[in-house]
Amino acid sequence: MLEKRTAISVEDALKLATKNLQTGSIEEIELKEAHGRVLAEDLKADHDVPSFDRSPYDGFAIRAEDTHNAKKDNPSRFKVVAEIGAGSIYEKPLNSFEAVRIMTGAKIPDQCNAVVMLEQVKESNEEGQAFFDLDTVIDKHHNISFQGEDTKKGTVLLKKGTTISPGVIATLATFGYAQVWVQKKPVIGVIATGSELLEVDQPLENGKIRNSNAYMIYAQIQQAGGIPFYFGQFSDDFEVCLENMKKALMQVDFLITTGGVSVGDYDLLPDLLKALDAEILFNKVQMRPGSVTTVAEINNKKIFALSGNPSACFVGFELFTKAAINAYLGIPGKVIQHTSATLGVDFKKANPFDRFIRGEIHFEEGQLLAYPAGLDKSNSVISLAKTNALIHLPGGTSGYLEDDEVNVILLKNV
Ligand SMILES: Nc1nc2c(c(=O)[nH]1)N[C@H]1C(S)=C(S)[C@@H](COP(=O)(O)OP(=O)(O)OC[C@H]3O[C@@H](n4cnc5c(N)ncnc54)[C@H](O)[C@@H]3O)O[C@H]1N2
Ligand code: MOO
Ligand SMILES: [Mg+2]
Repeated sequence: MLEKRTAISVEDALKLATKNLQTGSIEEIELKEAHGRVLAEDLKADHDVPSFDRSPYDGFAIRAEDTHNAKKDNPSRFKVVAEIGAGSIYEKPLNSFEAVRIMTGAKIPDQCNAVVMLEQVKESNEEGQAFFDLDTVIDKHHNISFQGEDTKKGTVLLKKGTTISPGVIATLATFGYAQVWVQKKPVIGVIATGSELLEVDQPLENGKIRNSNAYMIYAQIQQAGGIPFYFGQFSDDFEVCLENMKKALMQVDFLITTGGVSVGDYDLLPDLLKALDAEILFNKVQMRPGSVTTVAEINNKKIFALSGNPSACFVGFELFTKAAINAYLGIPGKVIQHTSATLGVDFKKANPFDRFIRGEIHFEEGQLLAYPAGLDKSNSVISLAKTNALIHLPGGTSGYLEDDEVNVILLKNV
């Protein structure tokens, strides 16, 4: 007799897949290696940026009050007493109608309060002494990048849980972080099951297929910020699978299996999970594909028993494993990132369950359009190559038409 499974909503399944998940441990790494990692501490500015008033232009630092009588027909004449490039400073006194030739990024001398661009003045030289004439009035604070205008000391700039982008790296470098504390990546085991599976480098045999899921999952783990650990593919042999799952569970933070989760004679995962004494959090979800996705827990470790069907396996990972990885990494906010797009074609199938169509989204004349990426079956694999989003059509609808607004799930953290 088949055990009856209760299909739960995607929302409830998501809650269970991330239930009790604590953020993992942290490690200190080189800044150069930090791109894509997740910040493990808040970053507070310990100084102003910039930390001194500086010139945004190549020009002359002056005292604005010296220009108050400057006119087209009666320019003010300045004597150039020094020249400073970025990184140099001028600390000597400065008299009226004296100026410092200053380059972009150099600190404004203390007695100066404005900068005129090189293009604004008429330069001259008398017996080796540089002068310039200025025929316009310059206001105090003209052309000055003020200390603290970018950020003030004490401001919390980046929150723990921020994904480190090139811009975050620039900010960290600005504050002297040669090393940075980040969340450790979860180690995620991958096991493929199925007597029909050939290794990728084996020639095709009648009735058999190459194992594509293990490599797909491997890449999905990398994309989601985990470290994949491949334990291999195993035929539908209970003892072999059990031993390998036990071995894997000792070495990983999460374990993913693919195949054997449905009700067939060789679908061993339900019994394997029972033999492991794992608690089944759910084994049926109101969604297509991936309705048979099963998530279990043992000793606080989650096992994602994903479908063998490639598209179902892909979707199961992107919805549930990805959410668990985000929780482990402490990435805040919505576990699933989505936006709306315009459906590019009719999709008339009625949907008792939520559908997650492997979608291809792109902009056409400023409008985000969503198309099915190819054959939309649970067992299709090639459509995954074009997939860059999942088009989410909620259950209980009678289908969608071209130009309808639909919800699309983005497949990368932004
Ligand atoms: N009587 C029923 N049959 C099925 C049901 C059901 O409710 N009642 N559910 C269907 C649904 S929905 C799905 S999805 C699949 C789930 O299958 P399993 O998770 O049990 O996976 P397998 O039976 O092992 O394989 C299914 C399919 O996928 C291919 N496969 C398996 N592993 C890989 C791999 N690593 N790389 C590529 N392809 C793989 C396998 O050859 C099969 O074709 O069950 C339905 N059946
Ligand atoms: O779980 Mo299956 O993929 O719904 O078709
Ligand atoms: Mg099966």
